[in-house]
Amino acid sequence: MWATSRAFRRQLVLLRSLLPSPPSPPPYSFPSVAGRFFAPSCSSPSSTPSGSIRASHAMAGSAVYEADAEAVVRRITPPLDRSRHKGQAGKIAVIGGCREYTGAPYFAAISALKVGADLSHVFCTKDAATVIKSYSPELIVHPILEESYSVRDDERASVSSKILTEVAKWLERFDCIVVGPGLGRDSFLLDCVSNIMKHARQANIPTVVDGDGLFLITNNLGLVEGNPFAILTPNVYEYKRLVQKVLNCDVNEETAAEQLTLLCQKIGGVTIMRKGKADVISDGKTVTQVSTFGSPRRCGGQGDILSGSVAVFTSWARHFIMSNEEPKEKRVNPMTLGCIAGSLLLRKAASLAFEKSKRSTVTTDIIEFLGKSLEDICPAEH
Ligand SMILES: NC(=O)C1=CN([C@@H]2O[C@H](COP(=O)(O)OP(=O)(O)OC[C@H]3O[C@@H](n4cnc5c(N)ncnc54)[C@H](OP(=O)(O)O)[C@@H]3O)[C@@H](O)[C@H]2O)[C@@H](O)CC1
Ligand SMILES: Nc1ncnc2c1ncn2[C@@H]1O[C@H](COP(=O)(O)OP(=O)(O)OP(=O)(O)O)[C@@H](O)[C@H]1O
Ligand SMILES: [Mg+2]
Repeated sequence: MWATSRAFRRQLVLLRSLLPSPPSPPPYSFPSVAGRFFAPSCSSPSSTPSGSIRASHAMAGSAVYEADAEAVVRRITPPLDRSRHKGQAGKIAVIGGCREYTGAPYFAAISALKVGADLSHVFCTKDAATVIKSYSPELIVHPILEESYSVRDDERASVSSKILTEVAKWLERFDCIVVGPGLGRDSFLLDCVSNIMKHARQANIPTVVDGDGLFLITNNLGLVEGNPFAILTPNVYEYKRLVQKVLNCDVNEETAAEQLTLLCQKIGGVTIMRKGKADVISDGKTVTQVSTFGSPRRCGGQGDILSGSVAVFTSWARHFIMSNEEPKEKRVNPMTLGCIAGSLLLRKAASLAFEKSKRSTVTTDIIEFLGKSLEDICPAEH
């Protein structure tokens, strides 16, 4: 039903007008305006091979469109213009990193830089800060978050307000923030991060919510409800928890596209990228997917690379769309474009890393190929 709605068709027409023609036509034709930029795929990406026209007929009205992700990357990636100054290619911040997890915020923040952002910050706990700094001198690390064990009960209110003041000083400078990689689940820390999210929302800062950030918002949906600048990137477990909480049912692969659309609509205005064999993206109006094969290695940390990359591409997509001065009602959702581009780049980098390192491929190997993957699609000098 949604696939034939006016809103859905308008989004596809807009995407079509935004993007250049793909280098080759899609493998099959489809009787809709989407034909040139989205190839119809399966309605249940985890159970059917990508591109199956049979599957798209099997679930009439709920086809998932394969994005022409390379065209999206080419279109939104800014040229390396010599007149630009530091910061114009993006300032990203990751809110995450605690005693247990130092890898996740590092992966997200360094990926943002390797994709092409100019500055990448990490706001984490004191315990995590020195460790993260020692991984890379490129990152700007703020050791300002606190966990319950380090704060007396009578100090909580003042510490919480001090943390917010400190982060707020920086917040409006960021083009996008990522909340959650390696954040942990300490209740005091999550309360402070809730305040940071509310502040980011008031300032209309795009916010990618991943990892423990999803744990936080699943238990406090008001933090993202009705926020068009929120991007949720759940993995299998995180998606299941979200569906159970919001839709009050279990994940149903038979109606996967409708369920994802409904989830976005119920939360209101958010964009969700459901990670898996294919990354399936919806803003409650359209459903697209990226199913380019990446790697059979499922080492932890790939979702963190993705969240950092999505943050950069989303800020680029916003700049691209705003600089094209399209009327507001005609603008394509930059969050969707950011997800499509981030997903493709991660998958390409994972594929190149696996080609080199096979079974020993780890997340840092994949990060090393982010640059080449982008270069292959969109050369720095041409
Ligand atoms: N190198 C690094 O530093 C990396 C760090 N990473 C970071 O790890 C964090 C968790 O992310 P994840 O992806 O492991 O969580 P997820 O898939 O929901 O859970 C899988 C299962 O584990 C359990 N569980 C998890 N966390 C729990 C907790 N704190 N306390 C209790 N249970 C917990 C969970 O059980 P459940 O909650 O369902 O009861 C589920 O069954 C997050 O911050 C992420 O960014 C990753 O990015 C990888 C690289
Ligand atoms: N079964 C799969 N087949 C192919 N690619 C997959 C599969 N599952 C996940 N991916 C890819 O790995 C990326 C990360 O997804 P994953 O589900 O591992 O996230 P995550 O659990 O949040 O990762 P992290 O360990 O960083 O927290 C996705 O963007 C997707 O491209
Ligand atoms: Mg994750």
